[in-house]
Amino acid sequence: MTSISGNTTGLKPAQQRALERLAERRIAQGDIIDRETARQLAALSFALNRQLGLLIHRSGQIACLMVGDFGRITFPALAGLGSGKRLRGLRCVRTTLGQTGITDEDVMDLACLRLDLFSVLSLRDGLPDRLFTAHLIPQNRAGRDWAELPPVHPANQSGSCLALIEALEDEFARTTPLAAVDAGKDRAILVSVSTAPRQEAEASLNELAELARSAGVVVLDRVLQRRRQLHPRFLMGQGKLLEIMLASVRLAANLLIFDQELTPSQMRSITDHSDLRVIDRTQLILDIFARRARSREGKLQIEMAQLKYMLPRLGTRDDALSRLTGGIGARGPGETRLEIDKRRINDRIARLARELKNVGQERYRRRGRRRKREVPVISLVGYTNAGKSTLLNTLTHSDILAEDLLFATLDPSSRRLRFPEDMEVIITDTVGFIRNLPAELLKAFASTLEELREADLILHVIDRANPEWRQQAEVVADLLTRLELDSIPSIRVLNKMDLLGEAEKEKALQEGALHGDIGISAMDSASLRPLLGRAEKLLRSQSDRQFFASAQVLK
Ligand SMILES: Nc1nc2c(ncn2[C@@H]2O[C@H](COP(=O)(O)OP(=O)(O)OP(=O)(O)O)[C@@H](O)[C@H]2O)c(=O)[nH]1
Ligand SMILES: [Mg+2]
Repeated sequence: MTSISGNTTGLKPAQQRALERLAERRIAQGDIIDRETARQLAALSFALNRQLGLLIHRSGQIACLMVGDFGRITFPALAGLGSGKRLRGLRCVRTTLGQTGITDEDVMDLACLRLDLFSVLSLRDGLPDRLFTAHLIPQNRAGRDWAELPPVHPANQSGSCLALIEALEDEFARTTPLAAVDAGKDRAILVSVSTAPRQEAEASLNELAELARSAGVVVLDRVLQRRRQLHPRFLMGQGKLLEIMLASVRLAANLLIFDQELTPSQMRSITDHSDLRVIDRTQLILDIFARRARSREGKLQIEMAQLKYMLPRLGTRDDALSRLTGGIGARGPGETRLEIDKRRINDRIARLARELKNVGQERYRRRGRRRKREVPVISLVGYTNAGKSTLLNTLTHSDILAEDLLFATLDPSSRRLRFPEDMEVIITDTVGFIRNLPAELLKAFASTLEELREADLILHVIDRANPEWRQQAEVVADLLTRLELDSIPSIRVLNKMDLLGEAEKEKALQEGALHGDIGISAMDSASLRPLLGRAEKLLRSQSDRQFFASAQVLK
C-alpha cells in the first residue's frame, strides 16, 4: 500500500478517502504524470488548499503521497525507497498554489534525494496548467549541475520520461564509471569548513585523506571552504552544501566526511537534507580504532568511546511514529524508541566501565611483577606513522605490524632488548598521536597511556621526512605535557633520514644536534647505534642515581 505522509490533520473522512484513492493510482508508462492523475492531483490540492506531492517509481507505482500546507511540502525519510543506480528510481511531482516553476528548495531536494526528476504542476482554476520539470546532469552546464525541460501541459508531454531517465543514468555511468576494484568500498567526499589559515586547513584536510585511506575509503573529491564564521546549522552555507550534494550524485559518493567535529544538531540538519551517510573526523578515527583493536582492553575502550560519542547524536525527533512500545510488558507506556535506545546505551556504557576496571586491575598486577624485576622501561611515543613500530621491530628483531597506515598500532606491545653492555630493558610501543585527538579517545586511552608513567626513558619518534614534522612534534609534546609525562627523560629521534636528500639530511642533522636530537632510519639497524649509546648512558646515569639514593638511605 502506498504511504501517505505529511500534514493530514483536520481532513474530513471523504477527503482522506479521496487521498487514499489517488495514492492507489498507477501512472501510465512514459508520462511523468498522466493526464487523469494530474487532474485528480490538481483538483484535490485545490480543494484542500494544500500542496500535494507524489513520489513515483519507474514502474509507475506511487511510493508515497505527501501532503504539505499552502506554501511547502516536507519529504518523508526515503531510506530504502527506490531502486535506481546513480539516481534513486523515484521522481517527484508536486503541485504549487502560488509561485510557479522550480524553486531552489526543489533543486536541493532533487540533488539531496537523488530523484530521477522533479516536477512542479501549476494550477489554473483547480485544473492542471503547466508541468515544470528539472533533472540532474552529470556535467556542469553554464555553472549548473541540473537542467530544465520546457514547461508543458500534462496532456502534451512529448517523449517517454523513462527513456530520458535511462539516458541520464547512462550518461552518469559514462562520466564517472565505478571501478570494479572499488566495489564494496565506501566512496567519500571530504569536506572541510574552517576558520583556520588556508595552509593549516589544507594540512589537516590532507591528513583527513590519509585517515580515510587508512580506513579503506575511496576519496573522490575534497572541498575546502574557509569562512570567517561557521554556519550554526549546516557548518557551511546552504549553496555550498547543495554543490556538494550535486557532486555526490555525479561521483556516486555514499559518504561525506567532515574534517571538523560536527555538533549533534549540525550532524542532524545535514543528514536530514540528504541520504548520504555523514561522519566527522572523530568518527573516522574511532572507526579505524575499532577495526584495529586486538586486545580485549583496546576493544572495550573503543566501544566505550564510540557509544559516548554516539549518545548525544542519536535522533531527537520524537514523533508519534517512534512510539513503538508501550502496553503490556513494556517499560512504560509512551516510552519512545529513542529513550529506550539511550537507556540501552547507558546500560552498556556502565557495563563496559566495570569490565574495563577489572582489566585495568589485572594490568596493574602484571605491571607490578615487572616492576619487581627492576628492568628499566623505554617507551616509544610519537605521531601516528612516524615509525615507532618499525623501530621496535629493528631493535628487537620482532615483527609487530608496521605499515604505511595511520594508527597501524593500537595495542601497546612490549619486547625485551639487551643493550651491548649487558643491560636489559623492556621497550614498549604505543598508539600514535594525532592533532585534534578526540577528547573521547584520549580519555579512552588514558589508562593505556598511563603505563607511560612507568617509563624510565621516552623516545619521541618523529617522521623527519614529513613536511609537517614540526607541527606533529609539537602536537606530541603538548600531549605529553597534558598527560604529565614531560618530566620523564626523553630523546627526540628524527626518523626516516634515508628519505631526505644528501644536503637536506646534512642540514637536518646539524640542526637536530643543536637540540640534542638524534637522526636515524628505523629500518637500518646500523643507523641506530648512536641512539642506543645515548639511551644506555641516560638509563645508567639514572640507575646510578637511584643506587646512590638508596645507598644514602642505608647510611
Ligand atoms: N623510508 C623509511 N620508511 C620508514 C622508516 N621508518 C618507518 N618507515 C615506514 O613508515 C611507515 C609507518 O611505520 P610504523 O612503524 O608502522 O609507524 P608507527 O609510528 O608505528 O605508526 P602507527 O602505529 O600507525 O602510529 C611504514 O610504512 C614504515 O615502513 C624509515 O626510517 N625510513
Ligand atoms: Mg605502530
